[in-house]
Amino acid sequence: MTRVGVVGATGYAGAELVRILSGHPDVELTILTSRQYAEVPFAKVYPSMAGVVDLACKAYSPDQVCDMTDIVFTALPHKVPMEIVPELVRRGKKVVDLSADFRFSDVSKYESFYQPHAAKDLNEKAVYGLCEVYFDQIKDAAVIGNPGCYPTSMLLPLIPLLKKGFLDTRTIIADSKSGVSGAGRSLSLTAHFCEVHESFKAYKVAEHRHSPEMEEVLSREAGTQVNITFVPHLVPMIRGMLTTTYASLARKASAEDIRNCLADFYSGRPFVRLCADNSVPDTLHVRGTNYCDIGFKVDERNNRVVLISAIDNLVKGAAGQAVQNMNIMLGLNETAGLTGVPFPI
Ligand SMILES: NC(=O)C1=CN([C@@H]2O[C@H](COP(=O)(O)OP(=O)(O)OC[C@H]3O[C@@H](n4cnc5c(N)ncnc54)[C@H](OP(=O)(O)O)[C@@H]3O)[C@@H](O)[C@H]2O)C=CC1
Ligand SMILES: CC(=O)N[C@@H](CCC(=O)OP(=O)(O)O)C(=O)O
Repeated sequence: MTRVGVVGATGYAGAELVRILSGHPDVELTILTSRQYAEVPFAKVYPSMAGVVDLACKAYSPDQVCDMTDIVFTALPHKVPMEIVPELVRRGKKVVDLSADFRFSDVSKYESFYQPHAAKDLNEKAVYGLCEVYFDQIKDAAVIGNPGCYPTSMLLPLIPLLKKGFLDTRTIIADSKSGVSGAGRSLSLTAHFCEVHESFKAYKVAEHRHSPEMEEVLSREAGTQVNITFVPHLVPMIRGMLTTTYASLARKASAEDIRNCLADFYSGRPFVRLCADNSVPDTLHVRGTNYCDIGFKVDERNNRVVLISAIDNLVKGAAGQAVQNMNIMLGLNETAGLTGVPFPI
C-alpha cells in the first residue's frame, strides 16, 4: 500500500482529501497535520468521520511526514507550500500541492498576483495538474500544481475548441458562480451566514487572481496570447461551481461541429460528461463527485458559442482532481477512489 499524508487536513480541501483517500482501495492514510488541532482526533474536528478515520492530527514535522509517507498532499494557504515542499521533494516524496504556488510556468506572473516565490527551481519542474490535458506530463512528475477551482471549470470546456481554432481568442468572457466552501474554513465576514444567505454577488470583477492562471494555460494551448474577462460570483450554497463562458466563433460552426470536437477530445476520459442536446449542467448533478459536466449552445444569430460547465469545487475543483493526479503519478487506475455514485438529488 502506498502511504499518504495530508498536510493541512482540517481545512475544507484537506478534509475532502481525507474523505476521498479513506475510501481509496490502493493507498493508506498515515498522517494528517494541523496546527490548531494537533493531537486532536480528526473525527472530533469532523464528526461525520467517526468510525471512518481513526487518526489524530499532528503538528507538522518534516521528519515525521517523510518517515510516514510516500506521497504528500499539501492543502495549505498560498505561500506556505513553497516553504515546505522543496524539502519533501529533496527527501524523495511525490507532492500534490493544492495551492497556487506551483501552478504557474511563468513565475513572474505568480509574483505579480501573489507574492515573491521562494522555490523557483522546483517550480520549473512542477506540472500543472489539469488531468485531461496534461496526463502524459503528470505521469512522470514529482510535484503537481493542482489547478484552481475556477480555472478547472473554465478550461475544460474551452481548451478543445481553442486547439481546433473554433474561437476568436480576443472575445472570451467567463462568468462563474461558486459555493461558499470555496473560501475555506477560516472565519471571515464574507462567508458569514447573514452575509451570504439570500445574497448573490459578483466579486473581484475582472481582477481575480485566477485570471492569469487561466490565461497562461489558454495561451499555451492556443499557441498565441489569450486574454479573457473573468467575473466570479458567490452564491448561497455550500459546494458547487457553475461557469458560463462566451466566445465569438472564428469560423462558421454548427452545434454538431462543437459537439464532435468536445466528444473527440474527451473520448475515453472518465470524468468529463457531455450533456445531451438541449440540457444544461447543474451543480446538483456533480455534487460530491469528480465529474465536470459540459453543455453548450451555438448562438447562431450572433456567431457565438456559449459553454456551460459544472463541477464540485471541493472535488474536481480541488481534492478529487488532486487524487486523480496521484493515481496518474502512481500508475494506478485514474478513477481509483473516485467512483462513488452521485446523489440523484
Ligand atoms: N476550498 C476550495 O474549494 C479550494 C481550495 N483550494 C486550495 O486548497 C488550499 C486549502 O484551501 P482550504 O481548505 O479552502 O483552506 P482552509 O482555510 O479551509 O484550510 C487551510 C488548512 O491549512 C492549515 N493552515 C492554515 N494556515 C497555515 C499556516 N500558516 N501554516 C500551516 N498550516 C496552515 C489549516 O489548519 P491549521 O490552521 O490548524 O494549521 C487548515 O488545515 C488553498 O491553497 C486553496 O487555495 C483549491 C481549490 C478549491
Ligand atoms: C468562493 C471563494 O472565495 N473562492 C476562492 C477561490 C477558491 C480557491 O481556493 O482557489 P485557489 O485554490 O486559487 O485559492 C476565491 O475567490 O478566492
